[in-house]
Amino acid sequence: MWDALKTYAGTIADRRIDSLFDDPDRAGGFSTRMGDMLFDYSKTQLDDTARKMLLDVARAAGVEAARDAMFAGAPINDTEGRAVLHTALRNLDGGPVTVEGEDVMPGVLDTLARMEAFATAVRDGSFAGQGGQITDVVNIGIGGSDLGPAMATLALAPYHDGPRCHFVSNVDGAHIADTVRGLDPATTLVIVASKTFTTIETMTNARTARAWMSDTVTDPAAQFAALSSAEDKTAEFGIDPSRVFGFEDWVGGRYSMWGPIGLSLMIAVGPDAFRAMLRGAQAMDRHFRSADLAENMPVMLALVGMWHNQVMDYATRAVLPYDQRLSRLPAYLQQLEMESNGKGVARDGTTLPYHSGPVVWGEPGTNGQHAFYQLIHQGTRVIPCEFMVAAQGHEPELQHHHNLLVANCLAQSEALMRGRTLDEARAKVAGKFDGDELERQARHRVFPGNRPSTTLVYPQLTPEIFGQIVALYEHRVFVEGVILGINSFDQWGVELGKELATALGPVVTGEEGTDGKDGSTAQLVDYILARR
Ligand SMILES: O=P(O)(O)OC[C@H]1O[C@](O)(CO)[C@@H](O)[C@@H]1O
Repeated sequence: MWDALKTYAGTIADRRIDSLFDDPDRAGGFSTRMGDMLFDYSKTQLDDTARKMLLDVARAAGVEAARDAMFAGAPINDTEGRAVLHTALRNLDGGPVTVEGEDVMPGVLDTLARMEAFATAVRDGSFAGQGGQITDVVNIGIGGSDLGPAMATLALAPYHDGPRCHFVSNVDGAHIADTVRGLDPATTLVIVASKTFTTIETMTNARTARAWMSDTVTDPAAQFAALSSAEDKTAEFGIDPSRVFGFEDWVGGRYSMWGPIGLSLMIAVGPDAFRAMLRGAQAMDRHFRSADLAENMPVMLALVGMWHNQVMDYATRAVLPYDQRLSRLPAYLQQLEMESNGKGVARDGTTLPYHSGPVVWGEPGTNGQHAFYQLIHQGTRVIPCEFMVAAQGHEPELQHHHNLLVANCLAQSEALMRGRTLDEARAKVAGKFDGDELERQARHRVFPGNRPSTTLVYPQLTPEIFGQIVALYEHRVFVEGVILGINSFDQWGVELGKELATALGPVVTGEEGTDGKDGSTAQLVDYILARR
């Protein structure tokens, strides 16, 4: 599938990206808009021919039919026999959505209304702790039950007018210990977020939180809520059904922040802002469903990604939000993209004949500039960069900060593309050095340039725009998965480690020996046990 594209890429390998701007329409022609958001992919090697070939690949892979099947509730997660309908969670004023002949929307809207009633009660004090109004919410969850609400709560900090929110995920006792230190158990609400309610990290942290609370309050369970699809297990844990918010198995963990898993966010920012976020995501859903593929932002984001990963063999991509409040977005996208598309087997069980998803990583700008951008600019591997920045911040009194932020963001993509020639580098050091030393010093200051990047610009990180951005990435992952021919909605690759960790449990306590373990594992266990 990629051979023709690779061959074509070879024919344009010597072309400089900046030469493409000889065409005055280059920027506009290689950008897409959705609402007021602009995705500019003109600083890449993509040209009309490559784009057309990529679009042909998308059409041949059946992206449109697959997309329609997802929205229609078909069981496209075919290793688990499940529909994939996180989009129903934000289908606020859409029509019915049916799964096996049943409209799921009444249930979705009912749960949303229950969440809103509870969030409002926590916010206005009509639901209180045993020591008074809730001051702190501790969300205990991991993976999709943590990254989404944690990332979103930070992203929407300017809208946060509810109790403080804390997120505990790691089974490392340091995480819960550091989080609850200083909190008052009598005014803390603990939300246990786990789709399965079996995840060892979450259940361990939940029990620790309950013990912490029971030292102070008489009825700790009364200050617990649960977000889960396993209502039998939440009941076993002792959480009253009135504070259990359920969801169906057609909401995948990493796609779940739009529903009950978003409760801590809703308590933080209030139901109105939460709904605004849902509306933003719904607007992106509509765009994804209706826009022509060439104008379709998630499709083009996916195709640019595949051009870099599958065609150009760039193994990683950097996500670089010039938006401090999106500092957890790279971590969120690591799960979204790598748990979804990090597969080695096609839907039919055959080995993938090409690479699956890339390594996704990143940090907010400008911080990253003072850390790893050295490698991005002058390292020997090309790393496509995905910049994002808001036209305006939320601090009008700090406009000069925002101007610097924007200037830096735009400067980085310009620098990556333009680079600096040896002659330009010589001019930089002329007068300071001469002869061989001038040449040596100049060579260190050369930037190869011709390095691709894309930039997503948006008016401001409002709840609507934030919803659009996250839904954009969700659909990008979907499109890439369809073209790769994989199931983006299971995660069998996380199972083996879990199984082995369970088996190692009694070994690391010394209750069982290391017989049968490899030499390295046995040595590590011995080392640890000897130091306890
Ligand atoms: O919500 P749960 O069931 O606790 O799962 C947490 C996370 O664990 C995973 O299953 C991976 O182990 C993720 O897919 C999921 O988001």
